[in-house]
Order: sequence, then C-alpha cells, then structure tokens
Amino acid sequence: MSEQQKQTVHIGTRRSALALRQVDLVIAALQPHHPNVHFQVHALATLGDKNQTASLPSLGKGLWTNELEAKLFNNEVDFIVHCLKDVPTTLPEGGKIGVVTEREDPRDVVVMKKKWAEQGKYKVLADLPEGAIVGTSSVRRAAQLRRQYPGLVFKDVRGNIETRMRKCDEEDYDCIILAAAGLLRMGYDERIAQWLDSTTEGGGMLHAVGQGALAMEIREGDEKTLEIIKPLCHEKTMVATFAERAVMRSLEGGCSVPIGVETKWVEDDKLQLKATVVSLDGKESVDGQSVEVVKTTEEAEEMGRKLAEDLAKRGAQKILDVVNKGRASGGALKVGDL
Ligand SMILES: NCc1[nH]cc(CCC(=O)O)c1CC(=O)O
Repeated sequence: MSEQQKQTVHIGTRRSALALRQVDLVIAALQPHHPNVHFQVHALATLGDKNQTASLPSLGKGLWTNELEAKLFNNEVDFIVHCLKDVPTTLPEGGKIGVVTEREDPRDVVVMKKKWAEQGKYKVLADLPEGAIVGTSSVRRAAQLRRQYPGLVFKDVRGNIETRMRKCDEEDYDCIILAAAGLLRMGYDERIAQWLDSTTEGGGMLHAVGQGALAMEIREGDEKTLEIIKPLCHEKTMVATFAERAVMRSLEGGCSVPIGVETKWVEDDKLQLKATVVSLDGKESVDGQSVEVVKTTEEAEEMGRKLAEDLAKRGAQKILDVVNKGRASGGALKVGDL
C-alpha cells in the first residue's frame, strides 16, 4: 500500500517529556497491529503545564485533561493518551476510557539529592536528620510519610520530572517523592533510592489511584478507534484501576482528596483492594481492605464503592470534611498532586 493510502489516526497528548515518551511507547506497541495506519501526534500544553505556581486544586479538576478533551470532541484527535492518575474519576459527557494499558510499577519512590546519594550520606528516609526537607506537592504522600517520620519537613515542589529532580539537586530539598513509573519510563532508574509500598519497612504508604497505568480516552461510541487501540488493553489492569477509581469517586464528592490505594490479584480473578484516607497532619487515618472475585469493570466499581462506604462510615468522611472545609475557606490547606 502506498503512503497516500495510509489511514491517519490522530493522537492527543501533553507535551512533557514523559507524556511524549508514553505516546512513543503506545505507537510502538500499536504499529505492528496496524501496519497501514499512520499515527500522528498532537502535543499541547494543558493548564497544569502552563501554570507552574498556583496550587493545583485552585486550578480545578481536569487541569491535565480539559484542553485535550476539547480536541477529542471537535474531532481534531481520535484518542488521547493520559496518565490514568491525572484523569478525573468522572469523565466529561461524551468521553470514555477506551482501554487501559498494562501497569508499570505503581509504587512511589524516594529520589535523594544527588550530593547525598553520591556521598552515601543518606540512603533512605530513615537516615535523614530532624528538619530535613522532603519535596512533594501531594498531600497523600506528605500525610502518609508524616505519620512515620514526624521530624521531616514537607515542602511543595512543582514541575515535570526533570524540573523536580533539578530542584532536588540544586535547591534546599534533601529528597523528593515521585512515582516510580515516570522515572522508569524515562530511564532514570538509578535515581530511585527507596521504594515505598505498603509492606516494605520504612515505606508503608499506598500509591495514588491509577498510578503507573496509561489510559486512552476516546469519544463515546467511536467503535472504529476502539477497535484500533484494543490490542493494548490489559484487562487485569483495567479492572483493578476501575476499582481504585470507584473508591475515589465515592469519597471525593467533587474534590480531589488524599486517598492511597493498592490493588493486587491474589488469585486469577480475586482482587485485593486496600485503601487509606489520611488527615493532612498525618495523625489520623482510616484504612480498609477487601478481597473479592471480580470479572468485569462494573463488578470492580461496585467493590470500590462498597469499600469507600465502609471507610466513610468508619471515620474517613470526617477527615475529608476537614480537608474540604479548609480548602473552601481558602486556608493554607492544599491538596496538590495526587
Ligand atoms: N501529575 C504528575 C504525574 N502524573 C503521572 C505521574 C507518574 C506516572 C504515572 O503514574 O503513570 C506523574 C508524576 C509523579 O507523580 O511523579
């Protein structure tokens, strides 16, 4: 088939280095399934990229997605590649998550200041002295770590991965917390100093809803595009992350909230779902978990909703009311990154 006969499929993405790398990975995986399709990338800056100073909640929901969805709905692009973590739990009318790709490692990690890593001075969070500065704009991360390390100081750090690492190395941060997935996709594996999952000693925290997975958003009813991207769908990741998103959707009531989750397939179709809701100072938390057989995204959402209800009854709602009240009054409380 000649070049002219090639069908062109248009893909929307943010234009950060990580976002572009992710689209490259998606195209590389799709191309063999569709040798006659030309994938054209449309990269643009979203509100969250453009505004690097405002607190993220003040920018509202969909700060990483709205501009891309506008292009999806006016047919400039056929699908969008998102970090699932950045996709609001309720999609705009007419948008749909078509597929979710196989998850990269969903854990959070510590990146130490280069100087400390090179000198071997501080290797893990427990090595840091009282008053050491940890960079993160995520209340979920800060609140969970404060619980275990009351002596550490948490400070906002915004920007893409490279910017955050540069700030960590050059400014007054001793370390920063990032998602492993972004670092691994960009080849910064060697900067990972410590893994923070629920079971490692000194780690003990749950990751963000959807972290480490990519979602492709399509126009509802666009079966043609769905057919094209379907080879990348990873059913187990999709079902697990839909359960995670349902926990969040049920608890947030319109605002993003500090919730950590962890999902694990314990048997072929049995999903273990853990969740935690933490107060901003890290002093209170409500944790829960359930294990259920789930076969469809609908069953996964039902499982997530039930766990959220259970958490809310056991005190999570009280914690969230305080978070939301602080935010509504424009107080110092900030819930930044997820
Ligand atoms: N909002 C930033 C963002 N969105 C997704 C990721 C990580 C990659 C992923 O979860 O797929 C990151 C960076 C980070 O949290 O360190």
